[in-house]
Amino acid sequence: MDAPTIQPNFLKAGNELGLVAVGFSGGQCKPGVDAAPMALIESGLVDQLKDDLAYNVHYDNKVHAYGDLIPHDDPDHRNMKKPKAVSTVTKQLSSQVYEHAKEGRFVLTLGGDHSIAIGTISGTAKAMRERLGREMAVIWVDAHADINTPETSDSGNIHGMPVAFLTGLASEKADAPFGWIQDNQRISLKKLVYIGLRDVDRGEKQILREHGIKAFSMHDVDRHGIGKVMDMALGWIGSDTPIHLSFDIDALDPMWAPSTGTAVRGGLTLREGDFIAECVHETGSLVALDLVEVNPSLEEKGAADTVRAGVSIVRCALGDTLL
Ligand SMILES: NC(=[NH2+])NCCC[C@H](N)C(=O)O
Ligand SMILES: [Mn+2]
Ligand SMILES: [Mn+2]
Repeated sequence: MDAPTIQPNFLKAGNELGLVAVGFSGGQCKPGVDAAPMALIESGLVDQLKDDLAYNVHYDNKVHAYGDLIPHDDPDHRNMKKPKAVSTVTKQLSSQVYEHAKEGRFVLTLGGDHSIAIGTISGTAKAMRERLGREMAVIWVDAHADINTPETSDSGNIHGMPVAFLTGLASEKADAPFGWIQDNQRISLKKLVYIGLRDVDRGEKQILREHGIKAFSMHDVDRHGIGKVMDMALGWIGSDTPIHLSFDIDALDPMWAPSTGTAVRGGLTLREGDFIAECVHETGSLVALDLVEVNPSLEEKGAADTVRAGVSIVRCALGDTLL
């Protein structure tokens, strides 16, 4: 197959890809999500990117657990669990992602729980501002909105808060854990689009409504079909904006992706998930992808299916086609 002819505008070359594997689970309480990058890679993902999709993959051949950076003493702070661990890891990840993105590479990050998006999106947002002078859009595909502030969260799990920190709805003083996030690492609430929502906390609903955030729930997918939803989602973003796709595997129905920490029934089919990724690829504006929340140690009988679903999403977002 020829090298994919994508991203004419926003990437240096269509086929340079930076891969970051993040074995981090501290944004929530269930162990096992840290094993996902290895499971995805062992199932052949990297080889497929190189051989089938003709990417030149820049990968340091390790799953980053950041063990030596993570402090042992990590008391709750503003109701957040493991604030120092998550802030330390995401800060480090942010600069890793930034380094790839500023070279004009596509950045693929394999998580890990969804708290890592604080690192990935802050890294790409900064790089796009510097390289292109543009604000980046984010498409967040998820059963959940992950837009709790520390104060609205019931769980205290930071994987339910990344969007609040990335948009500035939540912020901290410079010397507090997430005080490292600068304005040029943030995204605008106007450039955020959700797809697949079906388990949104009361405080989050209020935030979505108050700020007029664009969101397509499963109700919208049922009503319009995924084709129309994608037209509307991409129309909202416009064609002149680099896009970061953050894909939580729990957006898919547990029938297809059971091995995840906060599974919710009534989700996307495997084809709908792939279709979202295909449509975003086709824009030519996709600059980064996160795949998060695969937890092979949960619902073990379905772990291989969940990993396979994850691989499929990544392949579609990177230009694999059915024909
Ligand atoms: N990335 C996820 N799977 N997030 C689930 C979040 C669940 C819930 N809304 C919370 O804040 O705790
Ligand atoms: Mn989720
Ligand atoms: Mn999520």
